[in-house]
Amino acid sequence: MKGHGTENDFVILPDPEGSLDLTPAVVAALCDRRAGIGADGVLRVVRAKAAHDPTAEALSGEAEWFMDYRNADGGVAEMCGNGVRVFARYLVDAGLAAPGEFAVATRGGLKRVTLGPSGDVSVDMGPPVVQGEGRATLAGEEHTGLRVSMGNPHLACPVDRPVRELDLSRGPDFDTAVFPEGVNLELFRPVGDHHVEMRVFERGSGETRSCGTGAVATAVAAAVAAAGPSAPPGEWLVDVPGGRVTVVLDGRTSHLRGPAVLVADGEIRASWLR
Ligand SMILES: N[C@@H](CCC[C@H](N)C(=O)O)C(=O)O
Repeated sequence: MKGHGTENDFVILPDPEGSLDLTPAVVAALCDRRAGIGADGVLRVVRAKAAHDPTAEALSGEAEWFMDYRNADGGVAEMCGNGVRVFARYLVDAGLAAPGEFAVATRGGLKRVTLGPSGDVSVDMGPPVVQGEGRATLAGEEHTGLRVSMGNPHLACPVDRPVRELDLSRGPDFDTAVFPEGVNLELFRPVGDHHVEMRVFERGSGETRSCGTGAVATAVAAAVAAAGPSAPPGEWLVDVPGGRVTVVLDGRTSHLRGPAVLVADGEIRASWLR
């Protein structure tokens, strides 16, 4: 199955009983946009108790399903905000979960999703963790911004020109002592009241057309840039190359809302996989 959330796209692999051997090489081959299916990442849909993952095991009492998320380069990541929304849409579409509210286990902890039989999907992303200032260099330009953990690491930096003018063809340079696990870099510019535009270079996937965890990190950085560290709660619109997501910061947790679309069903040929 192929799906996307604001054009952040995923290969969805149903593996309820945890029988797939999903090596980094297989993930990278599936995500290859010329020789494979093509995607920013893979979502393996596996029962939490069958996932062979200690976090999934620990959460299996509260969530039936574990989102085993992999980046396009085959590496694992703790969380994917668009991925978990597409994952939830798949579960409901496949009759594996009922519309309404339910929990999904992820490496970044339990995430509660809310969705109807069709339409947008919302997820409680948990409290963003602000970790102070950080910097990275992209295309010869130094960017300073806020380090935010959404389970996965982010650096969200304001820029003073339209984001379409930025060069994200290559990844950022950064201090590996500050970002030992790597970093997702978001560059954003305010375009209205509680409204920003953003582009992202994702760890393990390169530039993508949207990033849910990055949108929340960006909303946090934009709120802090506008009103200081004790910025009031609010709702932010985040425009990305693939569309628009909404982020709600309520002072306790964060919510991400936006489209989650299933595009195609299909089968992977065993001969190709070999
Ligand atoms: N696109 C995702 C984030 C995916 C993980 C990221 N590349 C990482 O390595 O942390 C999102 O929507 O949040």
